[in-house]
Amino acid sequence: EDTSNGTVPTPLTNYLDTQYFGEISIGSPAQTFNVVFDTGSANLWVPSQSCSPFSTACFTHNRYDASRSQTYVENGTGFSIQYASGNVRGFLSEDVVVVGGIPVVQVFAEATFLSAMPFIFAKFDGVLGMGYPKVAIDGITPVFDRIMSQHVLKEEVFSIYYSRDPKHLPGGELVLGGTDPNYYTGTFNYVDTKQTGTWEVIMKGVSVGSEMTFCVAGCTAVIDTGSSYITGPASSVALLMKTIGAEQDESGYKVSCDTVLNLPSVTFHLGGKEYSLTHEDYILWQSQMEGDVCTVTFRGLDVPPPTGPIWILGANFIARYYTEFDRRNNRIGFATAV
Ligand SMILES: COCCCC[C@@](O)(c1ccccc1-c1ccccc1)[C@@H]1CCCN(C(=O)[C@H]2C[C@@H](N)[C@@H](O)C2)C1
Repeated sequence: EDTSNGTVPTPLTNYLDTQYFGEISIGSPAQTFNVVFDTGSANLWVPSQSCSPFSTACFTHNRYDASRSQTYVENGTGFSIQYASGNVRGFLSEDVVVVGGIPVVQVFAEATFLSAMPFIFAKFDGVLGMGYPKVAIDGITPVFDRIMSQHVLKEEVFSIYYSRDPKHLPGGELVLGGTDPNYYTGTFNYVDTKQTGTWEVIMKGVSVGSEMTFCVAGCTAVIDTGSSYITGPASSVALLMKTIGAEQDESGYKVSCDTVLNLPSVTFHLGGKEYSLTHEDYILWQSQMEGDVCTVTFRGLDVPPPTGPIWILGANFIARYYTEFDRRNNRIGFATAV
């Protein structure tokens, strides 16, 4: 259904509470792709028809075929993007991209190489960066900026809902131009971005139980729809995990499932409000052959200066707090998700 502001909500798929993605189309006739809508980056890339069969991760996903699109415009400039883990290489092309029912002529990257790690585990095809132009590689105008310049949106904002239960449908929702009251209660509390050009805010502290323990002098937090977990400086997260009795193994932090119900809340102080996560929000409880495994969805990650040290609030935070990204006022709004 087309809402009054010219866009339709994009339903998202929730894969194991760790990967959230939705469908876009590129080209005429439409070629559809599943992409992560990622506020931590600002470029669009999808696997290319001309990707090397040796790049398994590329070969096992939907691939864009320029030769089948009547609206394809050649560019050919090289492209490469590096993530916390994993990298993508390819070349630029231009075609009509449709997001939330809105068509834009977009420069994007056709990926000819995807690193096996982690992309062989990706249930989606590509990434659509929802970050500011400032962080866009090759100075390419991001998709949302192209949409804003069409003046079809009621408000220059976009909102993200991530469900907390993979069995719950839809697994999430992206709204361009507004918010969806079906997925939050109460009012929004807003935090200004730390500087125009990134979805970063100043965080006033992180506390566990009653005592304030981390980021006591204030620190930077990025609200990142493209991250599965919450990450913080490795030393702080290590101490936080020790406080809740979590042990680290090769795949992250674990707690024994019979202690989960007594785990304390972890609270993030943003914009004068406290945003608490309970064990329901930060424990991934998986029943496996050898018994139940309870993973803590926090990771230590030391981001080098000038960007870091930084906390990354990802999907597990957004699943609890419905998030509105406001480009008009350079601020982020949080409301309690339903
Ligand atoms: C909510 O849904 C999240 C999607 C999963 C993200 C992710 O978990 C993932 C898992 C499996 C396969 C591929 C990818 C993945 C990899 C790169 C881009 C997008 C998705 C990423 C794993 C590596 C660290 N990480 C980021 O750096 C992310 C940080 C973010 N800003 C991006 O730019 C890269 C998150």
